[in-house]
Amino acid sequence: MSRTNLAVENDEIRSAGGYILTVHDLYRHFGGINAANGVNLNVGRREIAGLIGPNGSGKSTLFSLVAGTIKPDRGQIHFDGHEIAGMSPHRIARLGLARTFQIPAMFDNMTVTENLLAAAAQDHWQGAHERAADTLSLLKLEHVADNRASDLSGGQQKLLEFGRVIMRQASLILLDEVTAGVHPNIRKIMLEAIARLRERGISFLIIEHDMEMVRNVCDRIIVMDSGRVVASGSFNEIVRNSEVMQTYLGRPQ
Ligand SMILES: Nc1ncnc2c1ncn2[C@@H]1O[C@H](COP(=O)(O)OP(=O)(O)OP(=O)(O)O)[C@@H](O)[C@H]1O
Repeated sequence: MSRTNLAVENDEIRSAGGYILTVHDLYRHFGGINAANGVNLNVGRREIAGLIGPNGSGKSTLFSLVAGTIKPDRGQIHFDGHEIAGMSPHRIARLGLARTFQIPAMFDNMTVTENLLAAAAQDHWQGAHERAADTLSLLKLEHVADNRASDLSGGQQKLLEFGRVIMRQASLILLDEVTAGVHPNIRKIMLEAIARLRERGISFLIIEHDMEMVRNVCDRIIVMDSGRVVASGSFNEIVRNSEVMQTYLGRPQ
Protein backbone atom coordinates (compact mmCIF):
# COMPACT_ATOMS: atom_id res chain seq x y z
CA MET A 1 0.00 0.00 0.00
CA SER A 2 2.67 2.43 0.98
CA ARG A 3 4.33 2.75 -2.38
CA THR A 4 1.09 3.43 -4.24
CA ASN A 5 -0.09 5.96 -1.69
CA LEU A 6 3.26 7.63 -1.57
CA ALA A 7 3.27 7.93 -5.35
CA VAL A 8 -0.18 9.53 -5.37
CA GLU A 9 0.74 11.94 -2.59
CA ASN A 10 4.02 12.76 -4.21
CA ASP A 11 2.24 13.70 -7.42
CA GLU A 12 -0.18 15.90 -5.52
CA ILE A 13 2.58 17.59 -3.56
CA ARG A 14 4.72 18.13 -6.63
CA SER A 15 1.84 19.79 -8.45
CA ALA A 16 1.19 21.93 -5.35
CA GLY A 17 4.70 23.39 -5.26
CA GLY A 18 7.20 20.56 -4.89
CA TYR A 19 9.22 19.31 -2.00
CA ILE A 20 11.16 21.34 0.49
CA LEU A 21 13.12 18.26 1.60
CA THR A 22 14.13 15.16 -0.34
CA VAL A 23 16.25 12.46 1.29
CA HIS A 24 17.63 9.86 -1.09
CA ASP A 25 19.35 6.59 -0.20
CA LEU A 26 20.88 7.90 3.01
CA TYR A 27 23.24 5.72 5.03
CA ARG A 28 24.98 6.15 8.37
CA HIS A 29 26.34 3.44 10.60
CA PHE A 30 27.62 3.48 14.19
CA GLY A 31 29.94 0.51 14.59
CA GLY A 32 27.84 -2.44 13.51
CA ILE A 33 24.50 -0.57 13.73
CA ASN A 34 22.97 0.78 10.52
CA ALA A 35 21.10 3.70 12.07
CA ALA A 36 20.25 5.05 8.60
CA ASN A 37 20.08 2.14 6.21
CA GLY A 38 18.96 3.60 2.90
CA VAL A 39 16.45 6.26 3.98
CA ASN A 40 14.21 7.72 1.28
CA LEU A 41 11.60 10.34 2.08
CA ASN A 42 10.14 13.67 1.00
CA VAL A 43 8.49 16.55 2.80
CA GLY A 44 6.26 18.80 0.72
CA ARG A 45 6.10 22.57 0.98
CA ARG A 46 3.66 23.55 3.73
CA GLU A 47 3.31 19.91 4.68
CA ILE A 48 3.22 18.68 8.27
CA ALA A 49 4.76 15.20 8.09
CA GLY A 50 4.92 12.94 11.14
CA LEU A 51 7.83 10.55 11.62
CA ILE A 52 7.03 7.51 13.75
CA GLY A 53 8.66 4.17 14.50
CA PRO A 54 9.86 2.08 17.43
CA ASN A 55 12.75 3.09 19.68
CA GLY A 56 16.04 2.77 17.86
CA SER A 57 14.49 2.85 14.37
CA GLY A 58 16.66 5.80 13.34
CA LYS A 59 14.37 8.84 13.66
CA SER A 60 16.73 11.02 15.69
CA THR A 61 19.67 9.94 13.56
CA LEU A 62 17.78 11.09 10.48
CA PHE A 63 17.15 14.49 12.12
CA SER A 64 20.85 14.82 12.96
CA LEU A 65 21.84 13.89 9.42
CA VAL A 66 19.43 16.42 7.93
CA ALA A 67 20.45 19.17 10.38
CA GLY A 68 24.14 18.43 9.77
CA THR A 69 25.19 17.49 13.30
CA ILE A 70 26.27 14.07 12.03
CA LYS A 71 27.58 13.31 8.56
CA PRO A 72 26.15 10.61 6.30
CA ASP A 73 28.28 7.74 4.99
CA ARG A 74 26.54 8.27 1.67
CA GLY A 75 23.31 9.51 0.15
CA GLN A 76 21.72 12.82 -0.78
CA ILE A 77 19.75 15.39 1.19
CA HIS A 78 18.17 18.09 -0.92
CA PHE A 79 16.75 21.07 0.98
CA ASP A 80 15.07 24.02 -0.69
CA GLY A 81 17.25 23.97 -3.80
CA HIS A 82 20.50 23.02 -2.06
CA GLU A 83 22.35 19.74 -1.66
CA ILE A 84 23.12 19.78 2.08
CA ALA A 85 24.43 16.27 2.84
CA GLY A 86 27.66 16.73 4.81
CA MET A 87 27.26 20.54 5.10
CA SER A 88 27.96 22.16 8.50
CA PRO A 89 24.98 22.64 10.85
CA HIS A 90 25.46 26.40 10.78
CA ARG A 91 25.29 26.61 6.97
CA ILE A 92 22.22 24.38 6.91
CA ALA A 93 20.56 26.57 9.56
CA ARG A 94 21.32 29.68 7.50
CA LEU A 95 19.54 28.08 4.54
CA GLY A 96 16.38 27.94 6.66
CA LEU A 97 16.30 24.59 8.43
CA ALA A 98 15.85 24.47 12.20
CA ARG A 99 15.36 21.70 14.74
CA THR A 100 14.39 21.28 18.36
CA PHE A 101 16.00 18.79 20.72
CA GLN A 102 14.34 16.44 23.21
CA ILE A 103 15.99 18.42 26.02
CA PRO A 104 15.37 22.18 25.61
CA ALA A 105 18.48 24.32 25.12
CA MET A 106 18.22 27.88 26.45
CA PHE A 107 19.96 30.48 28.57
CA ASP A 108 18.68 29.85 32.11
CA ASN A 109 19.65 33.26 33.49
CA MET A 110 18.09 35.28 30.70
CA THR A 111 14.42 36.20 30.46
CA VAL A 112 12.03 34.57 28.03
CA THR A 113 12.16 37.61 25.72
CA GLU A 114 15.95 37.77 25.90
CA ASN A 115 16.13 34.09 25.01
CA LEU A 116 13.98 34.70 21.93
CA LEU A 117 16.10 37.69 20.88
CA ALA A 118 19.31 35.75 21.43
CA ALA A 119 18.11 33.05 19.03
CA ALA A 120 17.80 35.71 16.31
CA ALA A 121 20.94 37.66 17.18
CA GLN A 122 23.39 35.97 14.88
CA ASP A 123 21.63 35.75 11.52
CA HIS A 124 18.11 37.12 11.81
CA TRP A 125 18.31 40.37 13.77
CA GLN A 126 16.22 42.54 11.48
CA GLY A 127 12.72 42.85 12.93
CA ALA A 128 13.66 40.61 15.84
CA HIS A 129 11.79 42.63 18.50
CA GLU A 130 8.54 42.50 16.52
CA ARG A 131 8.98 38.81 15.87
CA ALA A 132 9.69 38.16 19.54
CA ALA A 133 6.42 39.89 20.45
CA ASP A 134 4.59 37.86 17.79
CA THR A 135 6.20 34.62 19.03
CA LEU A 136 5.27 35.38 22.65
CA SER A 137 1.67 35.86 21.52
CA LEU A 138 1.66 32.75 19.28
CA LEU A 139 2.94 30.58 22.14
CA LYS A 140 0.89 32.36 24.82
CA LEU A 141 4.03 33.23 26.79
CA GLU A 142 3.34 36.97 27.17
CA HIS A 143 2.60 36.68 30.90
CA VAL A 144 6.06 35.19 31.52
CA ALA A 145 7.96 37.35 29.01
CA ASP A 146 10.10 38.94 31.74
CA ASN A 147 10.59 35.77 33.81
CA ARG A 148 13.90 33.99 33.83
CA ALA A 149 13.89 30.85 31.65
CA SER A 150 14.93 28.75 34.64
CA ASP A 151 11.71 29.77 36.45
CA LEU A 152 9.44 28.35 33.74
CA SER A 153 7.64 25.03 34.03
CA GLY A 154 8.97 22.14 31.94
CA GLY A 155 6.15 22.62 29.43
CA GLN A 156 6.77 26.37 29.16
CA GLN A 157 10.45 25.64 28.55
CA LYS A 158 9.43 23.42 25.65
CA LEU A 159 7.35 26.30 24.30
CA LEU A 160 10.33 28.61 24.65
CA GLU A 161 12.55 26.11 22.85
CA PHE A 162 10.00 26.07 20.03
CA GLY A 163 9.89 29.87 20.13
CA ARG A 164 13.67 30.07 19.73
CA VAL A 165 13.36 27.91 16.62
CA ILE A 166 10.56 30.13 15.27
CA MET A 167 12.81 33.19 15.73
CA ARG A 168 15.31 31.70 13.27
CA GLN A 169 12.77 32.17 10.46
CA ALA A 170 13.14 28.63 9.20
CA SER A 171 11.19 27.34 6.22
CA LEU A 172 11.43 23.75 7.50
CA ILE A 173 11.25 22.93 11.20
CA LEU A 174 12.17 19.52 12.61
CA LEU A 175 10.38 18.94 15.91
CA ASP A 176 11.69 16.14 18.12
CA GLU A 177 8.93 15.03 20.49
CA VAL A 178 8.03 18.54 21.58
CA THR A 179 4.82 17.48 23.27
CA ALA A 180 6.21 14.50 25.19
CA GLY A 181 5.17 14.73 28.83
CA VAL A 182 3.71 18.24 28.64
CA HIS A 183 0.38 19.38 30.11
CA PRO A 184 -2.59 19.15 27.68
CA ASN A 185 -2.93 22.97 27.70
CA ILE A 186 0.68 23.36 26.54
CA ARG A 187 0.15 20.66 23.92
CA LYS A 188 -2.89 22.55 22.59
CA ILE A 189 -0.86 25.77 22.33
CA MET A 190 1.87 23.86 20.50
CA LEU A 191 -0.55 22.28 18.02
CA GLU A 192 -2.28 25.59 17.28
CA ALA A 193 1.07 27.28 16.75
CA ILE A 194 2.19 24.57 14.32
CA ALA A 195 -1.04 24.99 12.35
CA ARG A 196 -0.66 28.80 12.28
CA LEU A 197 2.96 28.58 11.17
CA ARG A 198 2.03 26.19 8.37
CA GLU A 199 -0.50 28.80 7.18
CA ARG A 200 2.44 31.19 6.98
CA GLY A 201 4.24 28.73 4.67
CA ILE A 202 6.43 26.76 7.06
CA SER A 203 6.86 22.99 6.61
CA PHE A 204 7.31 20.52 9.46
CA LEU A 205 8.78 17.09 10.03
CA ILE A 206 7.74 15.90 13.47
CA ILE A 207 9.03 12.94 15.49
CA GLU A 208 6.17 11.89 17.68
CA HIS A 209 5.24 8.84 19.73
CA ASP A 210 1.77 10.09 20.68
CA MET A 211 -0.60 8.85 17.97
CA GLU A 212 -3.32 11.25 19.07
CA MET A 213 -1.01 14.16 18.41
CA VAL A 214 -0.02 12.62 15.07
CA ARG A 215 -3.67 12.24 14.10
CA ASN A 216 -4.50 15.81 15.10
CA VAL A 217 -1.70 17.63 13.37
CA CYS A 218 -0.01 15.61 10.62
CA ASP A 219 -1.04 15.58 6.97
CA ARG A 220 0.95 12.43 6.37
CA ILE A 221 2.75 9.85 8.46
CA ILE A 222 6.09 8.32 7.59
CA VAL A 223 6.94 5.07 9.39
CA MET A 224 10.57 4.08 10.04
CA ASP A 225 11.96 0.75 11.12
CA SER A 226 15.57 -0.47 11.25
CA GLY A 227 16.94 2.64 9.58
CA ARG A 228 14.49 2.71 6.67
CA VAL A 229 11.13 4.18 5.72
CA VAL A 230 8.73 1.25 5.59
CA ALA A 231 5.38 3.00 4.99
CA SER A 232 3.87 6.38 4.31
CA GLY A 233 0.27 7.53 4.20
CA SER A 234 -2.55 9.33 5.97
CA PHE A 235 -3.27 8.50 9.62
CA ASN A 236 -6.21 6.31 8.58
CA GLU A 237 -4.14 4.48 6.00
CA ILE A 238 -1.41 3.80 8.51
CA VAL A 239 -3.68 2.56 11.30
CA ARG A 240 -5.57 0.38 8.83
CA ASN A 241 -2.28 -1.22 7.81
CA SER A 242 -2.24 -4.02 10.39
CA GLU A 243 1.26 -5.08 9.35
CA VAL A 244 2.63 -1.64 10.18
CA MET A 245 0.66 -1.39 13.40
CA GLN A 246 1.68 -4.81 14.69
CA THR A 247 5.22 -5.03 13.43
CA TYR A 248 6.35 -1.45 13.85
CA LEU A 249 4.22 -0.02 16.61
CA GLY A 250 3.66 -3.26 18.49
CA ARG A 251 -0.08 -2.82 18.93
CA PRO A 252 -2.98 -3.58 16.64
CA GLN A 253 -5.60 -0.80 16.56
N1 LIG B 1 26.03 8.39 18.45
C1 LIG B 1 25.69 7.10 18.39
N2 LIG B 1 26.59 6.13 18.65
C2 LIG B 1 26.26 4.83 18.58
N3 LIG B 1 25.02 4.37 18.25
C3 LIG B 1 24.09 5.28 17.98
C4 LIG B 1 24.36 6.70 18.04
N4 LIG B 1 23.22 7.37 17.71
C5 LIG B 1 22.29 6.42 17.48
N5 LIG B 1 22.81 5.18 17.65
C6 LIG B 1 22.09 3.91 17.45
O1 LIG B 1 21.43 4.00 16.21
C7 LIG B 1 20.14 3.40 16.29
C8 LIG B 1 19.08 4.43 15.93
O2 LIG B 1 18.97 5.36 17.02
P1 LIG B 1 18.05 6.65 16.97
O3 LIG B 1 18.28 7.40 18.25
O4 LIG B 1 18.24 7.36 15.71
O5 LIG B 1 16.59 5.98 16.96
P2 LIG B 1 15.19 6.66 17.30
O6 LIG B 1 14.20 6.07 16.35
O7 LIG B 1 15.31 8.13 17.33
O8 LIG B 1 14.91 6.11 18.77
P3 LIG B 1 14.07 6.79 20.01
O9 LIG B 1 12.63 6.76 19.57
O10 LIG B 1 14.35 5.88 21.14
O11 LIG B 1 14.61 8.19 20.22
C9 LIG B 1 20.01 2.83 17.69
O12 LIG B 1 20.37 1.48 17.68
C10 LIG B 1 21.00 3.67 18.48
O13 LIG B 1 21.48 2.95 19.60
